[in-house]
Amino acid sequence: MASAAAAGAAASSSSSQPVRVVVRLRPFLPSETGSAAAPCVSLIGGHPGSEVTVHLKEQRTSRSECYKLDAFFGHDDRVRDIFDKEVSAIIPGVFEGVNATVFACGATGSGKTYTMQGTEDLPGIIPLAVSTVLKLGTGMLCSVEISYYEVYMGRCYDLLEPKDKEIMALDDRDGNLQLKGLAWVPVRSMEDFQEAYSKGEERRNVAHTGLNDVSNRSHAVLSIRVNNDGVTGKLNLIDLAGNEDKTRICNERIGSSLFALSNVISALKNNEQWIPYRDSKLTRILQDSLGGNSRAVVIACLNRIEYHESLYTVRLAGRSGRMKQPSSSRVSNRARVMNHDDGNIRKVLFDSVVPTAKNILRLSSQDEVKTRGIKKVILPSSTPCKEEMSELPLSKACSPNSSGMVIDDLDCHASLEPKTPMGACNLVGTISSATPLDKLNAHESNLMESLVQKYLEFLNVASKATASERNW
Ligand SMILES: Nc1ncnc2c1ncn2[C@@H]1O[C@H](COP(=O)(O)OP(=O)(O)OP(=O)(O)O)[C@@H](O)[C@H]1O
Repeated sequence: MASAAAAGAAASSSSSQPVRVVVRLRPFLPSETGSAAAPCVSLIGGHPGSEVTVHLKEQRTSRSECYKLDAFFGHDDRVRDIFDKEVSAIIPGVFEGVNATVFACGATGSGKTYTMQGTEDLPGIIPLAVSTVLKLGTGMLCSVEISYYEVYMGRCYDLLEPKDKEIMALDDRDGNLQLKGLAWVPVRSMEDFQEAYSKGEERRNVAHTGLNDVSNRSHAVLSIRVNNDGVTGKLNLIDLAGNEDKTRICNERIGSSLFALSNVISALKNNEQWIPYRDSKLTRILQDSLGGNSRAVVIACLNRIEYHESLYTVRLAGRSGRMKQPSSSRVSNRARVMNHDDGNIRKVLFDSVVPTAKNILRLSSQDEVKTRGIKKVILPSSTPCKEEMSELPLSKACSPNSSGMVIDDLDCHASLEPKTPMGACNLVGTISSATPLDKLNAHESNLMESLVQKYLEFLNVASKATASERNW
């Protein structure tokens, strides 16, 4: 225990934050170096140890947005740097029973797997974490085991010990979901780990052969479980499914689980009382490792030449990050500008992502509604949870309420925007050069905003009511 405690004392301030969201840029690949596309992501400002402001700009249209996140790792930074600054500090806690999770999220090809697995010469977060755990455990009365599984379409599959069927996820006495029958393989050395992990990887690849890009759409979870003299802690290292820009590639199920995860991360970051764990299989499985005294690090991986995908990833990962207007950017005529607060514009909605009232709110008394080709099922009056929940399409999983209200995959954009307080002041009204179109847009936006606000309030109340009903 002594070595773990010492390392814990040396932990940086990053370990004291329950959830950190950091950005990682992937360098250009040889095939991209000749590309004329300019990088769309940059860092503006930021001091060591404090928040950073990440600026995303679409060169073609000059659209730009800024997000505040916890740290920024550029294309020259190595995975080792991320590990040293963000991950190593949380490992000693695992020896004291504090669970932790590291996620890599991003679009396909943004470098998630590279970040988590690395290469033989440049190990990624997973091998670095295992080797740190093994080093810390040396000389201690502890055991280290790993499990490796993937979550695909709301189902879990063991990658270390092949089984005919999916792994059942069942509630335990504390209300945590346990994966029944999941293999845990003892690991005493890096050789043990490499042997088990590479077999798991092989199985993953074989299982996916011919299955049309499954690896991009499944979440791969490597868990390290440490039992230290009777105290058990877990470190989950997760390569999430590719979160493609939903306006371009519509994948209900992935969108649903990533959106549910994003909701949980956002709620934890904002210290909210109600954490919506039950909205997806992944968040249910991770419930004992997210929240409470657990630690989480979200690594948002970005490909700098993909503006829409980068924007989508940052929005999903960093929803609690306040948006500011960059000093250098102008307010476009196409932008709806809202909520001016002490010189900071809190929210800028652009045409392409402005949700309409029609696609945010859909109330119906029918059992099924069909919109834009996506079949929706109205939620029953008591929200299904546990395993059934993960089998639901996004329309259900996204919307834990008891009213029969539905929201579809594309509609989730509305909720990806930061919440805007009531009584938002109309900035356009204060700009003397505002055109009639600006004014009309602002009016429409205010109307929209209050609809969104009402809807969010309703969802919060309904979710809490459903939760308290469940608790009874
Ligand atoms: N930091 C990096 N340095 C060098 N090459 C990188 C880096 N990050 C990613 N790459 C390369 O970029 C390509 C895509 O990376 P990777 O496979 O990790 O993406 P991904 O986000 O996991 O994609 P998918 O969702 O399809 O699994 C790979 O060829 C990888 O080797």
